Amino acid sequence: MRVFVLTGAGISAESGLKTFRDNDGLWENHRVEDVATPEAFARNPALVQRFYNLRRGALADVAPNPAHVALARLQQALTACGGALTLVTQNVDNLHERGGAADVIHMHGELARVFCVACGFHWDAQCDLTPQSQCPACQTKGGPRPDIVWFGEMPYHMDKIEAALARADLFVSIGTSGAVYPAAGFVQAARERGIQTIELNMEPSHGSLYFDTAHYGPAGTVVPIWVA
Ligand SMILES: CC(C)NC(=O)[C@H](Cc1c[nH]c2ccccc12)NC(=O)[C@H](CCCC/N=C(/NCCC(=O)O)S[C@H]1O[C@H](COP(=O)(O)OP(=O)(O)OC[C@H]2O[C@@H](n3cnc4c(N)ncnc43)[C@H](O)[C@@H]2O)[C@@H](O)[C@H]1O)NC(=O)OCc1ccccc1
Repeated sequence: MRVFVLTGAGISAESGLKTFRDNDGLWENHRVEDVATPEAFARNPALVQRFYNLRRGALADVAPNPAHVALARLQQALTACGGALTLVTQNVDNLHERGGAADVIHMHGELARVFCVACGFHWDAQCDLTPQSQCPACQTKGGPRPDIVWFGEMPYHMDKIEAALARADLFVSIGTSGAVYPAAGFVQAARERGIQTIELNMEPSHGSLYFDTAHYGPAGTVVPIWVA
């Protein structure tokens, strides 16, 4: 059995990380275009760096929840019997890995990573970034930026994702509103391939009509039950 799992901010909500669209969500006190676009970074790098420094810092105060752990357990079980679980996340946190998952595909990047816009060098974030930060490889001041896919930018690993979607026997979407593309289009692609589609979410998502089955409720409860 080859399972394709797509996750969103909802799977990390019970760990204490804000989602995007829920009230008092991440975008509440920041307009997306003010903090998550290349134009915003060019216009006001200090604001954008501060937004991601805050979120990167918050990772130390949170832990994986039973939904992250259950997915990792299912991945190990499927791998052990010759199957596979491809875990694609829109999340930029590291809770899937800390929950025990392997080869997590971060299609929108990772808070823990940084790259230089001048030389393209990539490295693990050691400290907060400011517009004065220098690239450790080319010394360019202001070169370092969060390794995050912003709106209007091409998501990462699309070839790997499309290949896994093409081989999957089951498509499962967990904790996502289905509001952002191309991720929101994966369920349609799965349906077109005639594979079964399941939604695990607090409420019906924008793409809920594309799902054969749905279980609604908090991921920390619904996912372990579904895995069991
Ligand atoms: C707003 C939207 C309409 N705009 C887009 O989709 C745009 C434009 C676009 C492209 N194609 C289109 C087609 C139609 C319309 C628009 C477009 N897309 C892009 O710009 C993408 C790039 C988008 C990526 C942007 N970066 C992010 N994140 C990183 C930043 C950061 O994190 O700061 S997106 C970001 O927002 C999205 C948030 O969605 P969710 O994760 O679902 O979170 P949300 O809060 O919305 O929902 C939470 C859900 O959980 C549920 N929930 C809450 N608590 C729980 C709980 N406890 N348990 C279970 N469920 C729970 C809730 O009920 C809810 O349903 C995620 O993707 C997240 O990563 N890039 C691109 O298209 O490039 C060009 C391209 C494409 C292909 C080839 C060449 C070029």
